[in-house]
Amino acid sequence: MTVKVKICGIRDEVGLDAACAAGADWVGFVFFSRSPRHVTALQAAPLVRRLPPGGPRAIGLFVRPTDDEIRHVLDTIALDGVQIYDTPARAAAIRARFGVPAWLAAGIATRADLPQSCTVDGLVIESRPPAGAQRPGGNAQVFDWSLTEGWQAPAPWMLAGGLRPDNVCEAVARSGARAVDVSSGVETAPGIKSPALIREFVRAARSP
Ligand SMILES: O=C(O)c1ccccc1NCC(=O)[C@H](O)[C@H](O)COP(=O)(O)O
Repeated sequence: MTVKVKICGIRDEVGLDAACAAGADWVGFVFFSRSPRHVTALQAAPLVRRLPPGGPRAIGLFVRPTDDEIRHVLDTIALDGVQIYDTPARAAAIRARFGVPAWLAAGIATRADLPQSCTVDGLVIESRPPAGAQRPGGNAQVFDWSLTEGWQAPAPWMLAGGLRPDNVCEAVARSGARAVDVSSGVETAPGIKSPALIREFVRAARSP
């Protein structure tokens, strides 16, 4: 089965078009003001409209959002799903309240951190943010990919955290992930996506 790929932190047409051309399955828009990839709903709207039919699906990322924040974004752009950094119960409530597919981000440091149940549509399994981090994701931090070996995932999941074109093949092989997510590893500077790195990442993620 072909590994699915999410390119996260899209801020402009260059990154969006590169993700589309590379055949990414999802593109992520970060609605978190302390991120170098932050976009407003009005900035994301023309990018989402630019997605071709059959192209990547649009995922909105939120960190402990209020209902008003989510409502504002959903009233402005047609998201295919949301990725939530909050408690599992809050992610499930958002899914129910807004009727939108929801993925819950889970920071992993040990096997005990791996979710054993899930009340939303999927999980993003990534490294715990490093001490002093300004954000819960997008920190270019890998974790021990062997931790997910033998894990009976309670829902579809994607692997994230510190992935790059030169390590994603090993990450897929060791973790057993069938979907991967990247932000920093396809950038030349925080928030600046590289079409070449995006192309290389998708190709490497799907290499045998
Ligand atoms: O990307 C961000 O800046 C970000 C900020 C706040 C919350 C989540 C964020 N990114 C979430 C993602 O899905 C990233 O792709 C994921 O954490 C992996 O990031 P990276 O290690 O930089 O590839």
